[in-house]
Amino acid sequence: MADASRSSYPSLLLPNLSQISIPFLINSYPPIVCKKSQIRFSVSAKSNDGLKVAETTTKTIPWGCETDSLENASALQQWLSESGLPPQKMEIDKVDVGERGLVALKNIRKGEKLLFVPPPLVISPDSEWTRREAGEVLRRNFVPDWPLLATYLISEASLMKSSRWSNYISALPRQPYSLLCWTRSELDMYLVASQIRERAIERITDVTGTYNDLRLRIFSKYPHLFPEEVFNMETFKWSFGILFSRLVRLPSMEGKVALVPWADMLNHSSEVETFLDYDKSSQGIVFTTDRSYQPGEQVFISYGKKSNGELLLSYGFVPEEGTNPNDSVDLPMSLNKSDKCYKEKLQALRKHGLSTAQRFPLQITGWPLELMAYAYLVVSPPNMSQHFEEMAAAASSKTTIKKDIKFPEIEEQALQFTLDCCESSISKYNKFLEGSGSLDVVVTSPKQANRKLLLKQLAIDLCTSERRILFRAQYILRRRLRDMRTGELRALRILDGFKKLFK
Ligand SMILES: C[S@@+](CC[C@H](N)C(=O)[O-])C[C@H]1O[C@@H](n2cnc3c(N)ncnc32)[C@H](O)[C@@H]1O
Repeated sequence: MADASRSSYPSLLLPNLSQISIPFLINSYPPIVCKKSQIRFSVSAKSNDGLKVAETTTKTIPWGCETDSLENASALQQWLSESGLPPQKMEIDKVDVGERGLVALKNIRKGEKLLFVPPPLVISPDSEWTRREAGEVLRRNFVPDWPLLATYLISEASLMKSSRWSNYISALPRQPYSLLCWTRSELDMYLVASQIRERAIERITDVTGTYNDLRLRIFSKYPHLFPEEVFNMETFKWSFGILFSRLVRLPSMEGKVALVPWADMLNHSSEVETFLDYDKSSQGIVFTTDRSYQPGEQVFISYGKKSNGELLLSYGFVPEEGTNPNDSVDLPMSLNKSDKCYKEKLQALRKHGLSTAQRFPLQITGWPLELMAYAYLVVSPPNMSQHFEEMAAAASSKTTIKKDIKFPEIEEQALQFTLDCCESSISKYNKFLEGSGSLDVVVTSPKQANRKLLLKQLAIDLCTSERRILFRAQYILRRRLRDMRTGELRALRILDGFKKLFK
């Protein structure tokens, strides 16, 4: 599965976003009054090292609503049923997990199909544009699905009541909490210890690049269709934030991407595996429950097997500690610049699409074979140069060659190197978590204070769960090294004993 944050698309020929696979699909929400509200906020924050970061951001997103209210839910539900959504066994309500969600109205059995959202109620790259000409310009320029949908959403949102999606758009979150919507200083301050910070920065760079490319190649040539007051960086961040947190890929429609109103009110649980898809027999978007629900219980789907960091990156939440079996933490590793064979090793890595610095995902249950292959390469001495190529190939996730390589003569060094990397990461997490109490921010409104508190809590939850995995890896590595060393010691003692005997 391609990952959006790893794709780079510096130009409009950037089909990358369109290739992102989104394992679950959710999307939009309740309807109603497109009231023009504006959010403006200015932030003045202190960074982790105590330096005052002066940042003043003015953001104006005139669409959507607060997700902690149900202000537009009944209008959305009414519009959907008038537009062809069949009667449902669920309704939108306030929930403990996810603020708003779909809650069972009746007993729901395991194995039951739910939703049946008809295709005309789905937003896809083929949807008709209210401003037809704008859609034609984008299609003529072969704009890929993701930027096309992001532009579509802004175009329809700006039309307010004149868009057929007005009820849906006014029920979308005004401010998605994905990392795309964190400022650079928020990322630097709260996610300094986590590798997710890098992925968030890559994603923001990708989205910014996409917007700039669209502006240069298309929007600036058709200012009457794409005025900058409407199609700007802020509105693109909003629409990409909506796509990252709600767009789904429908496997039975050849992977078509879509926003599925109503279905996108379903929240994620790591305890279920069911996901949205098109059902040919009922000709609607459905999911099949993999557990039963009582009336009043929140119904969940799975957004895919994602780590807590990935859930924060795209969806803006972190599951409770220890509840996500797919959780992982990226461990950064890099070649030593003073290595005598630095050039040869780098060459071998480059040949297999790797670089001097790599990230490998650790899970509570262990780490990938690629990590060990990379560690072997880093610690191997010059007399093992004939194996550099084999090690680099095994370290790449793109090759299919045998990954389970073993070099007993340098295994101890490779494990020690991995342990050092873990411990260096742990110390960063310790520093952040121990200092997080003093991460004070200067805020100018209660709303802003709430936002800061929320982001800080999310960062603390993420770092605690990532550090837990690192602690586990540290324990396993220390034990292996101890066993190895005591084994070696025993062998040395036996050898010594023999020597004495022969003397
Ligand atoms: C597809 S929407 C689901 C509907 C959303 N709750 C709403 O009110 O619009 C995805 C968003 O729901 C929230 N969400 C989903 N699952 C969650 C969970 N397990 N815990 C906390 N928030 C969750 C996150 O804000 C995420 O970005």
